[in-house]
Order: sequence, then structure tokens, then C-alpha cells
Amino acid sequence: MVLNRVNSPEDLKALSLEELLQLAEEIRSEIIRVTAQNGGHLASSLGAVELILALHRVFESPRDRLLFDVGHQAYAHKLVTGRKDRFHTLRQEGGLSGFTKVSESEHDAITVGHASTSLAHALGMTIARDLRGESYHVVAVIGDGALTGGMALAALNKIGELGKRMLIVLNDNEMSISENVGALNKYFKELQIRKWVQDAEKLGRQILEHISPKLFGLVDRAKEAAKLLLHQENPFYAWGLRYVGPVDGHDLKGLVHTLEHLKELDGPTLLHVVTQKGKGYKVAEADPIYWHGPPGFNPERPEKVAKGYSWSQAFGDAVTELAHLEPRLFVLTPAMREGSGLVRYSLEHPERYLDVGICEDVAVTTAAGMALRGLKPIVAIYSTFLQRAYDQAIHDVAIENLPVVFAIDRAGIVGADGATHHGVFDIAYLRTVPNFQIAAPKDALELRAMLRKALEVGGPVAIRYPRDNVERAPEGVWPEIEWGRWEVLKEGTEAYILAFGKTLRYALEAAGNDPRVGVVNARFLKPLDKEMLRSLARYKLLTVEDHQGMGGFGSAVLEALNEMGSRPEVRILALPDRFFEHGTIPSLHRQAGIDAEGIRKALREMGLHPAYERA
Ligand SMILES: Cc1ncc(C[n+]2csc(CCOP(=O)(O)OP(=O)(O)O)c2C)c(N)n1
Ligand SMILES: CC(=O)[C@@H](O)[C@H](O)COP(=O)(O)O
Ligand SMILES: [Mg+2]
Repeated sequence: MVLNRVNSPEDLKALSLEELLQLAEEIRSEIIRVTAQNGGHLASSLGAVELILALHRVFESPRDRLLFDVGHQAYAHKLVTGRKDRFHTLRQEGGLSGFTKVSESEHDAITVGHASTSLAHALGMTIARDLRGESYHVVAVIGDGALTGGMALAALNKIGELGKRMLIVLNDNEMSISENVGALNKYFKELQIRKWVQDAEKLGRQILEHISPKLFGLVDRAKEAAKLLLHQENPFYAWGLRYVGPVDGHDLKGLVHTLEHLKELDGPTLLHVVTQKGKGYKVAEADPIYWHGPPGFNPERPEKVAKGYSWSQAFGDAVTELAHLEPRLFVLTPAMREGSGLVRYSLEHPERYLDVGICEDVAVTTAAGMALRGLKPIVAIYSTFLQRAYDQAIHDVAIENLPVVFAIDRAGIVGADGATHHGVFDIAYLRTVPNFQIAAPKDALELRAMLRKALEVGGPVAIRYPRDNVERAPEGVWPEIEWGRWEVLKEGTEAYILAFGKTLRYALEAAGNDPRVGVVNARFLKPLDKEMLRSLARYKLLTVEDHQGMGGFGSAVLEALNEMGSRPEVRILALPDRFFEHGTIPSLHRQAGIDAEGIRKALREMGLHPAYERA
């Protein structure tokens, strides 16, 4: 096994081309083996194997800084940078992160998980490097999907102007999670259509290679000259970049030669590599969407695992029906069609569906534009990714109190994706914004009721729900809901648990049949149900939420009690002021003390010992 001999990128330099090719295959097998047991970003990582090996062959990490945008495609990078013995712990609690992470390795240049940051990171690093008189290389690998993000394009604009030496590798597989979108993506396809150019180039390199490897760079120069003659402007000309490509992103030998050549060039260069997402694993090549992030699977007989009915699907089914009832409804997603449960909706209502690409800011402000002109837009968006559109939510939606519904998926701890993805800030960052209303349904029926009502109440409405399964609600059923009113699910004589969203299940479990402890589905956070809160203020109160404690649901309850001059005993169960790494959701909830056990413990501390303890 060649991989056994690779303990650092240094070791790659001693390998022959045959050994490098063998190493690529061994790495592919290891990625498949571990992703099969742990789940993870399989297709993206399989597609980047040759590229990553070529980069580590040519550059000198950690002296040279290799940046991976999103960081989900970097499994090969982890395997050749001293982490192969821990690779089996990928995305497991206490194990390796599923993305690159500065605190995990000196070879990880940036901590990522959210897309489109690598170019601004690289810009900053080249400025620091030059200011400090240092001379290392900065290389940023960015996918065609991540390049649809506005901050990537804005960074390109600055990179081209400053002209600092850096290499940008565009890993173009024509896929985001879904098929990629955007005008640039269409242009890249055209660039690749000139297959005869690529074939001629490959032949030219092979011929020159036999004459002298030194002539290899001649092909690049000949190509650049040809493009100028053909007036095939460098697609990144406007951004002041040197463009090279498209080249075959799986041709390890060709990549090494091209990178060797580009390494010597000054100024910013963009190397356009064409890869196949899922390369080397038939099922992933055939369906890179499902195999973008599969749960565990049988590597010998890989089959799609039928996941249970999720909140995302409940949302997708509800809006698909709702669109028949409300002709002004329009649903937008920032490149998360599958994750947000919108495949069915996009097929049934293509004229009222829009995937804007990986640009949450554009999704929200496009929705604002639609609302200004009479539509009723719903932005389907993960809590963590909504962080990218906070000003748009305030500046473009809330100030004019526009009727935009935010269907916030993955609200709360999400599990294996870890700190970059837990949706645990949205309550705090939204509830301070005037005009925003915030709700969390207890089940799919309540989700349907809230979505329908949200389209009527007007103004910005955030409805948040977790990464979890949920019992399917019957089609065609649209229950009424008293907007802004909580729901007592269990009476109590001494205390009430006020649960917001997913933690309601834990509250019911903890209260059991103890007559002293009541449970409230506190499904509206803004507006709070102050009338019911006032009536409960004579009991001990325990709030529980799957969100940071600071600025969360519990804070809102405390503020309201203070406002009404009530001083009951109140305990807040929420996430402490720290980041939670990757792990299973139940385990992370247990660590945070917001599960049934945590609630029981808090009740005991409030003097409500379970009956068996009192006997
Ligand atoms: C800001 C943000 N929005 C959405 C996502 C979800 N997401 C993760 S990977 C991905 C697609 C990335 O496509 P690309 O950059 O082309 O990489 P590939 O998987 O094709 O290698 C998306 C949308 C994210 N990570 N960050
Ligand atoms: C890398 C990335 O951001 C997405 O692939 C994300 O991991 C999807 O999360 P879900 O698996 O919760 O849809
Ligand atoms: Mg891609």
C-alpha cells in the first residue's frame, strides 16, 4: 500500500508517477470505506483526488497554504497530511471534522463549511505574506458551485486589481449539490465544448513531452496565443486574472506539469480544471446529487438509504399544495433544493421556483423584490446559511415590513456537520429585528397551519424547524391556528415547562405523568403569548430551546416577565456560550443539558423531585 508510506505531503515527492496513480486509487478506496461507515461528502471528495495529490506534489504544505472552499471535498488532503490513521473517526464525536479546520492540522489553511470564503481568505493571506516579506504560495481550490457566491466574485474583483501572486484552481464539475446554476456555469460548459482544443492540447503535450519535458509549458503559451488570435477572450479577463484551461482534472501527470509551470508565474492565475463529481465510484458518478452527502451505505452493494419522512419533506409537500391555493406564492432556495425538500415543488411549480445559486443574500433580496411587486415569496433556507443574509433580512425585508416568509430548516444542533452548521443563532439574530415574527411548529400539521397563516399575516415571518424526521400530515388538511397563542399540552400544579420547537418532545418525556409539572407548546416566540405567560407567572417556570441561551427564547421570556413586573422562579435550558463540535444530535443535546434528562435535573434543582425520589 503506497498510502502506508505517506505520512506527510513531503512523501509524495518521492513517489513515481505509477505510485502516485496507485495512491489515488488507494485514497479513493479509503474515502469510500470510511464514508460508507460514517456518512459524509463522498462525491465531492472522490472528484478532487487527483487535483489534491497534484497540488501536494507540486507545492510545499504547510509552508505553502492550500485552501479548500467549503472544505467538504478535502478528504484526500486529510489522508496525505498525517491524518490517515484517524480518518476512520471522520465526522464522529471527538474525531476528525468533515471539513478543513485550522485547529485540526497545520495543513488546514482555513476553517470552513460555508461556501465562497476561500478567495477572500486567499486575498488576505497574500497581502499579509507580501507585507511581511514572505514568499510562500497561496492556492485556493474553489468549486463551480461556490463560485456562484457573491463574496467569491467580489474577492476576484479585488484579487485582479491588486495583482498579487496566487493560484486559484476552479474545480468545475458542473455540479453544486444539485446541478449548478448561473451564467458563468453556462459559459464554462461552452468552454469545455471545445473538446477538439483539449484533445489537440493533450496530443501536443504528449509529443512535446517526448522531445523534452521543458517544452511542456510551450503548450500553455501556444494556447494563450491561440486564444488571443481566436479572440476567445480569457473569461476572467475582466477580473484581471491569467486564465489557464480548461484542463483535465483527473490527469494527474498533466496536472503536475501544468502546476509546475504555473507555480513560477507571478500575479493571480486561475487554473480551470474539469472534474467529474463522484469520479471512480459508479453510483456516485451516476447520481452525484444523492451521493453528495450520503448517510452510511454498503460499499460493496451501494444503495440509496431510504431516509424517514423529514421536516424538509413536510415543508416541501405543504408548499407544493399551498401553491395551488395561493397563485402569488413563490419559493426560492440558495442552492439547497434537495436539502430543503423542494424537489417535488420544483417539478410541479417550475415557474414559481428559483435556485439562485450559493448566495443567500441574493435569495432574500430577490424575495424582497418579488414582495414589492405583489408576490408572496417563501425563502427556504438553513438556519446556518441564513447568517449570510442578515442585513438583507433587515434592510431589504423588515424595514418595509414586506411579506416574506423564511422557512428556516436545520434550526438547532445538526450533528455531524458540526460548529459551522449548527443552526443555533437565528432566534437571537432575528428577534431583535422589528416587524419580524418567529414561530416553531410542534409537528407537520402545525407547520402547515403556520405556513398558510404566515402568507396572510403579512410582514417577515420566520418559521423554524429542525434537522429531523416528523410524522407525515395528511394532504389537503389545513388546520386553523390562533396566531401568537401558545398551547397547554399538560396541566401542572407547581411548575410549567415552556418548550420552543424540537425540545417539546423532551419536555413531555421529562414531565411524564407528574401532576406537578405542566408543559406548554410555546410555539410563538415573537410575538410571545404574554397573556398565557402572565397566567403562568404564579408557577415555577422552566424554558427549554435548541438554541444559544444568549438572546434565545428563554431571554425573551425573562424580558417579558420583567416588563409585566412578575418575578417567578425561572430556569433557562439552552446551549451554553461555546461552539459545539460534530457529534450525534442526541449526544450533543445531552451535553448541552436540553434533553429530557437535563430537564429532569433542572426540575430537581427547582425542588420538584420525581415521586420515587420523594418516597
Ligand atoms: C453559504 C453556504 N451555502 C450553502 C452551502 C451548502 N453546500 C455545501 S457544498 C455545496 C455545493 C458546492 O458546490 P461546489 O463548490 O461546486 O463543490 P462540489 O461539491 O461540486 O465539489 C453547497 C450548496 C454551504 N456549504 N455554504
Ligand atoms: C457541505 C454542506 O454545507 C452541505 O452538504 C451540508 O452538509 C448539507 O447538510 P444536510 O446534510 O443537513 O443537508
Ligand atoms: Mg461543483
